[in-house]
Amino acid sequence: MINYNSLVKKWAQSLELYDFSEAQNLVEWLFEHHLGLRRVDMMHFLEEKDLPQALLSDFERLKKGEPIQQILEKAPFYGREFKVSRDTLIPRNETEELVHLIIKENPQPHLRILDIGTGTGCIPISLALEMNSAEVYGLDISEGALQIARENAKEFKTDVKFYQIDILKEEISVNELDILVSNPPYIPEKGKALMHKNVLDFEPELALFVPDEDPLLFYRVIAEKAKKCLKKGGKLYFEIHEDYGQEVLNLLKKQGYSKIELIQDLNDKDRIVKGILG
Ligand SMILES: C[S@@+](CC[C@H](N)C(=O)[O-])C[C@H]1O[C@@H](n2cnc3c(N)ncnc32)[C@H](O)[C@@H]1O
Repeated sequence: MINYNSLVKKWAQSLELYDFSEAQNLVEWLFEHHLGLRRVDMMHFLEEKDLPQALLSDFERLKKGEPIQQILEKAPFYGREFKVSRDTLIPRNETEELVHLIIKENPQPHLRILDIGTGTGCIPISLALEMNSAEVYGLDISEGALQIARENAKEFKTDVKFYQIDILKEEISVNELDILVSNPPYIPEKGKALMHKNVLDFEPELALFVPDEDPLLFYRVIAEKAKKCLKKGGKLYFEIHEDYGQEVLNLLKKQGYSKIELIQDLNDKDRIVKGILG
């Protein structure tokens, strides 16, 4: 017999890809998922040989660097658990900050909102649930991602409507929008060298990378197309790569947007650019 606390420490030591405190969190997350154990159960005693096979095989996947959210097929976002898959980006904390800003700044009822590059649908679904009777749409190029987004919308009983569109090639079919939001792919290919194995091997390239020679590709195309589908006075909100804040800001200026702002995330990195049409 071994107490839960010691077992967590023992397993965490063998997760070599993570620092020890992160490894402990991941192991606790697995135990909570499979056995319902929490930190307060640290003195609970377990027999290692009786642990369920599913827990052991999930732990093996964790050791190989697979993100825990993909092992458990769910990720927390803005107070809810969203289904994720190998076709979707795992929602990030920075994107929760973007959602929070939009909710805070737009208390009016019945706003029409579109999210471009929706992935799990975490942005439009959270906005639909948190805002005042908003009419919300999401689009993505990936059918696999859209399937997960639709499952999430059903799970949370929202009627967010999703479309499959390649934003680089097709026109946006929703118009008269009050808000257009996007967290598009924004990591230049050269950034791959610096990225953690568990992102590179397990998250879709389609969600992450842009060509080195054109890192602002999505921002330029979306800002241009947004002019046709935003109402006058409509708002554009972008999540951005921390190295490109000033450049995205200049791009919106050049495209004629007004009241443009660059906003930092909780880690003080440039993370959001917003502007108003007209
Ligand atoms: C950085 S992920 C963001 C996912 C989600 N909105 C989030 O914040 O967690 C970018 C998304 O853009 C989608 N995407 C990539 N290229 C696209 C394109 N040409 N047209 C539409 N969506 C695209 C990807 O499939 C991916 O879901």
